[in-house]
Amino acid sequence: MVKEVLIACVGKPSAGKSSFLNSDLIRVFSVTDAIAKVGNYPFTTIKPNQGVAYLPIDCPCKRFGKETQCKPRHGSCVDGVRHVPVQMLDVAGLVPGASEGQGLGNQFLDDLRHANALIHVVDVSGTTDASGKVTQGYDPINDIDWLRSEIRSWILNNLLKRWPAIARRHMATKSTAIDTLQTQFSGYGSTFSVVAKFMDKLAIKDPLETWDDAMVGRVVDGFLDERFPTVVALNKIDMADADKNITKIMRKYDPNTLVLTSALAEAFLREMHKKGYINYKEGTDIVDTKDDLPDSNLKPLDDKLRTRIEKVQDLVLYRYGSTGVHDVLKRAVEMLGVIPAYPVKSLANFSSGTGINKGGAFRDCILIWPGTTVREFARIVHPEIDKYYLYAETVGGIKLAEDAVITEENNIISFKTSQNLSQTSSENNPVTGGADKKSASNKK
Ligand SMILES: Nc1nc2c(ncn2[C@@H]2O[C@H](COP(=O)(O)OP(=O)(O)OP(=O)(O)O)[C@@H](O)[C@H]2O)c(=O)[nH]1
Repeated sequence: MVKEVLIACVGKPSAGKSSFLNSDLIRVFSVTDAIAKVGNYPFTTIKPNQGVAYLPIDCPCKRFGKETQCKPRHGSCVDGVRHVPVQMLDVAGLVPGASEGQGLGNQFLDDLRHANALIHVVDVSGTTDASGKVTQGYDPINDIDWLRSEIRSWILNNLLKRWPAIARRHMATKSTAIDTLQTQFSGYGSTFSVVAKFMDKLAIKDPLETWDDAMVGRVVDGFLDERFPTVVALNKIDMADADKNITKIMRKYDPNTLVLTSALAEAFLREMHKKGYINYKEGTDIVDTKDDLPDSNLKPLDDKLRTRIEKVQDLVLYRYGSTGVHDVLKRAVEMLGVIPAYPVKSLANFSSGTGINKGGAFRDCILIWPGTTVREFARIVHPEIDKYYLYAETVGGIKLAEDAVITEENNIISFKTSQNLSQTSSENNPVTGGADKKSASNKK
């Protein structure tokens, strides 16, 4: 199955989801905005509630001293930090009882089916209740557990309703448990390998036709872990009470799934940077003002602005190292194990041929799923490369076997073909050129 990376952002009302998605850093635009403001993403099938976020990664141009020649076709690259477009889905309608149709209920859950990973924005300050109303002392652990339990109830209820028939059919067709479960889970965006992986971990010995409701529940839990990796953005860390809630949450959940954020601080710092009051380096605690750099072109701060900036530094930057917004998308992509791969025509200068932009280095960066082989990547890059495939090489002229798995060590690849594909003016060919709208698609 060919599948692009799609991350869904969810959160109860007032958790800070809009602030988060609209922070300039994540740069999620509506499709119209994206075309107007950026026009710089490869996706062709964006729907109204989809946007584009830009994943910050270390670009190989820095390693090879090609920063000035680096010319990404999509996204951007500044001083070796590349921003690669990733599709984001803004999933609205998370309210208690979504699995029973409350709020946008089914629509909400239906949207999630398309996502590969979830970002769950949680108000960690405890100042909004389950439905987003202002309160004091609310326990944000409820929200973390609640998203999972809504998705679980939705899938489990659907499954249990039909379980006797599923078990009968399973026996009649003499299917394996993996086959039967994949038939049931395919509607939730599952694949055979997802089912095989979680069943392997669960190591259930009993035959499927003997499973009781509790066992089916265990299977749904195993499926959820594999199918919906979730990063929890603990937002509003700048507020009082956030600290004690963070400590509690850190003790209960895997810290690798948690990122501490202040979407408000990020939005403020970005705005001050844009207006010329500060130099702010995204993802860090570095903020320079006119007081720090008297000879710079920065605008002088009045007392009010100076106090606000100092507050953000004290409450967020010096305490936590950054606003955290930068890390959330990164963490979600890391959980998926997706890696960037760079098809180039020349391994000498990393260009994609000649002509406008093609002479620039590392023009294309395609996010690929773990386990993708060299030959599969050739197919992803362009069917013509697959058709006329001779061999593939990576840096240093090292030949790569067709079935070699692509890793961070061999992800700069030049394909040699029996036909000169620069003659075939295919628009979609990242190696031969064309200002196309090719999606960074690959298999899963
Ligand atoms: N102190 C603080 N306030 C924040 C932060 N992020 C968002 N807020 C505030 O929280 C309120 C709700 O933020 P939104 O971004 O509108 O929340 P939402 O989840 O999109 O809410 P809905 O649109 O109702 O779904 C706003 O007043 C924001 O300014 C943060 O990190 N710190």
